[in-house]
Amino acid sequence: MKPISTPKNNVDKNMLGVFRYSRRAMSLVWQTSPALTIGLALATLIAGVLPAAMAYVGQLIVDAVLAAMETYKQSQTLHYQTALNYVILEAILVLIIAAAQRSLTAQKAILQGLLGQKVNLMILEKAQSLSLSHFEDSEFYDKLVRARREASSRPLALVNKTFGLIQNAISLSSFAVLLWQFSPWALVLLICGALPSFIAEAKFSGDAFLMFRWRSPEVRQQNYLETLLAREDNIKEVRLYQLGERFLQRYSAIFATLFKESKRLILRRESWGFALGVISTLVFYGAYGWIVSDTIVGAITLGQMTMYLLLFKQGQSAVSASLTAISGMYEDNLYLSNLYEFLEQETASSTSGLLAGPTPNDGIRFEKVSFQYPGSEKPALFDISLHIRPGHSLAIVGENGSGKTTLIKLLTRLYNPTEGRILLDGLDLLEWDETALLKRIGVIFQDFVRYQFIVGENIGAGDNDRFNDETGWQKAADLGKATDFISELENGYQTQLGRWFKGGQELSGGQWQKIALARAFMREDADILVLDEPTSAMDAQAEANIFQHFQEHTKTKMAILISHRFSTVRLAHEIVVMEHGQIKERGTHKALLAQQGQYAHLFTLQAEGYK
Ligand SMILES: Nc1ncnc2c1ncn2[C@@H]1O[C@H](COP(=O)(O)OP(=O)(O)OP(=O)(O)O)[C@@H](O)[C@H]1O
Repeated sequence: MKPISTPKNNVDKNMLGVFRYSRRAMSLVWQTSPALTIGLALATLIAGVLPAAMAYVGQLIVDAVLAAMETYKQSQTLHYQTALNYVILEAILVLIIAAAQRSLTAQKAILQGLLGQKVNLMILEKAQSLSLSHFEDSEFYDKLVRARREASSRPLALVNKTFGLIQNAISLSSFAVLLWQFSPWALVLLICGALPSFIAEAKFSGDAFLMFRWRSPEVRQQNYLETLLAREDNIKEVRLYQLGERFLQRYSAIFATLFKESKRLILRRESWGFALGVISTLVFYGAYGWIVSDTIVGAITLGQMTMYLLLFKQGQSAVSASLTAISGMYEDNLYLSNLYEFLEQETASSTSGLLAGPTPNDGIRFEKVSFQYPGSEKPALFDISLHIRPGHSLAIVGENGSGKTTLIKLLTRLYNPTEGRILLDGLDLLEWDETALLKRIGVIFQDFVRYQFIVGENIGAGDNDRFNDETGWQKAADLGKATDFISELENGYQTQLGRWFKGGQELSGGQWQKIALARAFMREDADILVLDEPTSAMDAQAEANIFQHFQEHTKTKMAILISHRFSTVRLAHEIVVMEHGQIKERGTHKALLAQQGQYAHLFTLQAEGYK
């Protein structure tokens, strides 16, 4: 495993630029549910205005009580009513605030669910439009992981904070109107007391984000180790080689590094938070003393004192809540920049190419094709020229890493040649409409997907238009020689495969390959069929039978077979031998044997083995 790197990034430069995501988050929330967004706004408004009204009613209660006491002292008559009315009014206000708070919480929770689903869909849809090379690029993969991990909850968090900010701003303005009457300086004190905390918060949010970004590669390594230690497809080997302990140590070592950084940040954040909080407290008690002394000298009434104290206290928490919200918004924006960085990843413009080539039935032509994987130093294919006509089959042989699968990846346009071109019916693959092109190709790779679906769907996956076509499944299974074992399964085509889901049945390697073959046969309209070693788990005879059978059913089609078994390879119309990304020999089985070259040598070697 490579040492952990800490890539530099340009977040610092974009301190202000990141705020551009606020508007987009808001419109995302609006698109998710206009009704809930309006509901949130209304509840926010109510929850914002009422606290000042309550403080004001508080003053009225105290002053009414004092007035009633005075009257009682002077005339011995009781006047409860006014004070009691204010008490009832305050109780009503409390109830309204509680209702507004509850409705805020409920609406936020519902929006959170809807929004999470929407953002996840956006991410997964985007992933569909990306090229294979994106997925092989670790930096890109980090972007995907980061986008999925955090970003689905961030848009709502950002909107919540925006609403929270508005709510606090409304409360503050109403407090300000009342406090102003006491002294404009009280307002200045209120705001200045909270400022240091805000600056610290903003700085720490930036640090936390940078740490989160740096960490992606490490977190990916941890996730990978988790799959090694806890997934059925890996655990077998990990147990046998007793690698568990070693992998666990590696897992813990990564955690220790990450945790050290987190701990440092947490401690710094909290100690600064405390130190700066002291300033706010001192300011509050300073103001307290001032209000108390003004009351003693009779400048304000006892009721006003109660109100101002409440206003000051609530005002202070509203200011600090607003400032924290702003720094939180900054943090959310940074995280959202991840999401949009991912969503804005450039993809090749979706093809609106041609539906047919100028020379139908010309088949496939590779013209001086070379290819180098992105980031790789040497070409995987060099100067390949080939022609496959309809009705013909081509077998590709060659040692491991000679470029056989790469050739298929180019043919299926998973990658594009770095030099030369590939034509189908006389038209460059790049000019074909993607859907029209893919409809013509049926391919089974050596690492074909074992869908954890039912048997029938595993076959139906070969032709999306007939995904659920049961007659189609049976026909394809017949051609893939899979009918026998499927009929022995308890639920036949309805049997759940794999171990991920309850009642799933695991198949043997060869049985899975038969399913994969059936999947290729499902693609009836495809006239280019490619088998990239999908029969390696079968015995040599079974493989040869299957290929013969395959050729019989694909008479007018083009078939390409990659295999290490010469007993099968010899059945193809043409054979190419690849070495280091180049074609070394080509011809029919007979011609190649007569050449006495590499093919003849390997064929004899294998034939000896069977004697
Ligand atoms: N995604 C990739 N990125 C970079 N290099 C790759 C990638 N896939 C394959 N290669 C390299 O390209 C070369 C050709 O690989 P390819 O998979 O085409 O070989 P192959 O002939 O199909 O081998 P095998 O018989 O083992 O399946 C190898 O050197 C391999 O290391």
